Amino acid sequence: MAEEILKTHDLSFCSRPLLLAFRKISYDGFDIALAPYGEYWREMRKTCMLHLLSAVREVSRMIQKISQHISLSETINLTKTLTFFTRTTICRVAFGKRYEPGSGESKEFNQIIREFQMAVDKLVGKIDHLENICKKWDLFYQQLVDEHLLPDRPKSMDGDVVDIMLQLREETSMSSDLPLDHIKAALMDVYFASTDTIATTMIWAMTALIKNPSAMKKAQAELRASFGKKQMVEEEDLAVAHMPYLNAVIKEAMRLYSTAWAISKDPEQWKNPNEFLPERFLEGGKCLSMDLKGQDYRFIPFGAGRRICPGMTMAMATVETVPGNLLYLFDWELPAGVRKEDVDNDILPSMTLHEKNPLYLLAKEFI
Ligand code: HEM
Repeated sequence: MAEEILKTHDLSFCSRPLLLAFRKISYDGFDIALAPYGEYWREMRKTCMLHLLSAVREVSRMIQKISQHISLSETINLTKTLTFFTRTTICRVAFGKRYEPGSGESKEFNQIIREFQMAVDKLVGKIDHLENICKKWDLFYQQLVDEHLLPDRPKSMDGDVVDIMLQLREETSMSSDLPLDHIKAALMDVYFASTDTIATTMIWAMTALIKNPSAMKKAQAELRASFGKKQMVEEEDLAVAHMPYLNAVIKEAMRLYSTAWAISKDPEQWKNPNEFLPERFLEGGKCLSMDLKGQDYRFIPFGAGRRICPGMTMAMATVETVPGNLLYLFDWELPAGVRKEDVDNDILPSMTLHEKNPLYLLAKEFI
């Protein structure tokens, strides 16, 4: 069935219905995810994604923060840590700013994100409520654009996604003109399609590992045997080194907690589909080449066909490098009195598979 829709009849299914809420947040379908299949969609998708290749600059800050928690013997809210990491990273790459915690700017930003997620995930509120939220986002993006146009803007804005799109608008090198609203619509996708998807993938991977200590030990042994003593593992290190077990752990977490729920849990395709078994992706010491690129319809966490996720490369680099570092640098355990059976897999009803309860863990420096 997935193959019928995503391959054989892909052309008939490759535009998404523009429901009222989606029409409002996408500036009438001028973003990427809701733009009808065609030239405009193709250009926008290419432009935004070209500049989102690497996003792992924030890893060392996160490692420092974890070390601080360790020195204070504090339990770590890993859900919060990984969500903060992802949001900060995407804001830096897309908007050229970190939204420093505690700043007025960051509080306002968090507030509009919360309101937006409530409206979209829980479908609460009426049209005027939705319009009010969209107005706040519009103002937020307008300020961001204005800041990018200032002659003395911060260096961090050079080459971010807003900057690139504004340059394109100047040069009008896109085949269609690029009104500001279309830039704002694309920014909406860049932020919302990437942050929670990446954060939740990493959180679920760590949840699965803490519940399966032998798998965690295997992943740690693989990383530590390969890299010896380093301050951190870089994205490039992982690209060059052979890390089949880590790779299988991430794929298995993506299978188990995928939005393509029915497909990735189909008992006719997967033995013991509800169990976390990274070994199912291994064969002869290598990670199976099931490549997540939509060729194998049993496993499509990024979708398939023309509308397959364009952020896949950046997402995979991040979801391997960040947990890779967490496992390489630290040993993880549950807080006193919590058993692995107590860590739940409950999911909140929303567009992304958010866990219902945050994951709290204790860490010890390994190196
Ligand atoms: C682990 C992280 C991620 C997962 C699991 C994920 C998953 C998906 C899925 C399932 C789709 C729908 C594909 C389809 O309809 O066949 C999608 C679309 C999309 N994703 Fe991702 N995604 C992730 C990260 C990202 C990132 C980092 C970006 C970059 C900004 C991104 C941007 C998008 C966009 C713009 C679309 C709409 C594409 C279109 O309609 O042409 N995603 N993603």
